[in-house]
Amino acid sequence: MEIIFGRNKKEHQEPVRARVTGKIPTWLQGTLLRNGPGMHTVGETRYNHWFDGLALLHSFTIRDSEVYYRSKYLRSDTYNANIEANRIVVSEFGTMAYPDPCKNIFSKAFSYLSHTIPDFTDNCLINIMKCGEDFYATTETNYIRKINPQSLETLEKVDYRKYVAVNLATSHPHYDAAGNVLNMGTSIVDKGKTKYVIFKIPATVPEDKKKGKSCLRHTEVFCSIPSHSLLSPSYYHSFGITENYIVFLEQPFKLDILKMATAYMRGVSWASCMTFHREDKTHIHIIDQRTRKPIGTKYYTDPMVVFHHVNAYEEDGCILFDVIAYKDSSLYQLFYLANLNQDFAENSKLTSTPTLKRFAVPLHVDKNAEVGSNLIKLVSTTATALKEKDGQVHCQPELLYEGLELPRINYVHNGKPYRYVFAAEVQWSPIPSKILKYDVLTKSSLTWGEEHCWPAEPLFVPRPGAKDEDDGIILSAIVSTDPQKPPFLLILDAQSFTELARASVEVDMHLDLHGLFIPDAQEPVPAEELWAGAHSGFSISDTTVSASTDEPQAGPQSQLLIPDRSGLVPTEEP
Ligand SMILES: CC1=C(/C=C/C(C)=C/C=C/C(C)=C/C=O)C(C)(C)CCC1
Ligand SMILES: [Fe+2]
Repeated sequence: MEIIFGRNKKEHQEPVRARVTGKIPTWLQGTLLRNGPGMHTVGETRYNHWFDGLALLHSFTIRDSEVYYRSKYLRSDTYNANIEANRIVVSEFGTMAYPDPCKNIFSKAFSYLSHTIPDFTDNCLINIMKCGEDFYATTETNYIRKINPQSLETLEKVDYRKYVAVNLATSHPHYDAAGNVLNMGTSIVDKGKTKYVIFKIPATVPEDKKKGKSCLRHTEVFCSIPSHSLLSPSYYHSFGITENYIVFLEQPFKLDILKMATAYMRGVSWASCMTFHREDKTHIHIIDQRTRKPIGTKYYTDPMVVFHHVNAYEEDGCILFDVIAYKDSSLYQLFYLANLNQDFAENSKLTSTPTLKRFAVPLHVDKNAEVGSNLIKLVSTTATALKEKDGQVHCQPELLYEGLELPRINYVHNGKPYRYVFAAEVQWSPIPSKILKYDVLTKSSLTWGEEHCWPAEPLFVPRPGAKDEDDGIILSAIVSTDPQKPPFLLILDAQSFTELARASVEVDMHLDLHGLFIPDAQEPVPAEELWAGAHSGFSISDTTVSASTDEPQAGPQSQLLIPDRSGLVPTEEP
């Protein structure tokens, strides 16, 4: 396990041509771009938690049945400061860092005070977000980093707070059909209030405002929900959306703001300021997108911890939403690097299994319905919603599948009725060993697995013109613990879940977290022409990545506008 988690990974900035076996569908042209932690020690110092690792971006470019791999560390301010100091100097989720070890007592005290309201890290290691034609590496703080999706170069540092009052924001935004982004963040004790803010980043900028073209400048607050508590807002990692509603779970896994304010002084990490309150409820907030207001009814369910929403949709006056739920917050505990060692099998037994659960929420509560009656009349689910005497509604889920994480769906079905969940199967530990296709209708499943292979989140790419929900392929980057077996990009037929092809690369690949697929433009440039450097060929290349007026322009950004010769000649061939 040390090979997978503990060891720092080398970056491969120049494209490495993969050895392809099997047949890649000819329609599959584009770039799989992913993010995750790749460096866990700097000099003599080491991070405590896997989620602390420095962000390593990697990509697989699929062009005319060939695959090219690259990887590059995100040159965040955090990365640069650490490398320069040759030790960890910026705090992360599970590691509190002290930049000035030789300061005297007075300057130390000053430093403590200035850390009461900390400046969070820009080590954006969790996901990639698309805003208009721009791509950003994301984490859960107020910072995101613009990146060049082709060269993986790091561009501007963006502070969400410049556009919307949030101190934290999720790494799992939603996109509508036009590409507009809907995301959520938490505004902590701002003007005496703590609230959850839902905001929208438009995909396009009005013609007359094109001068400073960054979409983020046009971010607008969609709606905000007051937190139940001023000093202990809920932690959340994602949220759900249907055609007309937004689903937000205010769960009893909370951030303690007072603990956070004193964490630096007490020498403890941010993670230690998060507590699961097993005596509290999970509040279910349903926001009507048309009125931009939460529905008045108070819905709740039993205490639980959810990181990933799978999907949500409307059916006969109800909202159905599917999540991966835990009984407690033990998942975060397991990812301490000290647990991911030789005794991993013993240490990593899940005390709470990630379970796919379906909740049903009645949009209208019949005033005449009897107290204690089930308000859900759907035949499609056994989930219930019981009316209580004070008018609250207690929702109890239907258990669909035990032992899965990192869920993905065919995103065309996001917010709509759907059948298939693609996920990593996690039967006995939080580390996936198989990938899974689960059919929520028939409740049957298919899996893919191979000895010594550790798959990443499986990503679904629809076949152009597809009608069936599962007509497409699954992409997953697989790392292996067998030194004889190089890592590879696995390409499965999403219908049968059988292997179509694999592209092996002799590189040091990390286990990643999340990412996206950037399809090439409709009529891709022929490969010979492309690799000869005539065109950049990426869909983003013909849509200028703008020079915005208020953001510093990093040099490499303009490279997108000219053919990127540097990236076109593969350096190694296994
Ligand atoms: C740095 C930092 C944070 C980072 C959280 C991270 C990095 C969470 C990663 C979660 C993942 C990867 C979950 C997977 O299911 C907080 C706690 C938001 C707030 C304080 C500062
Ligand atoms: Fe996630």
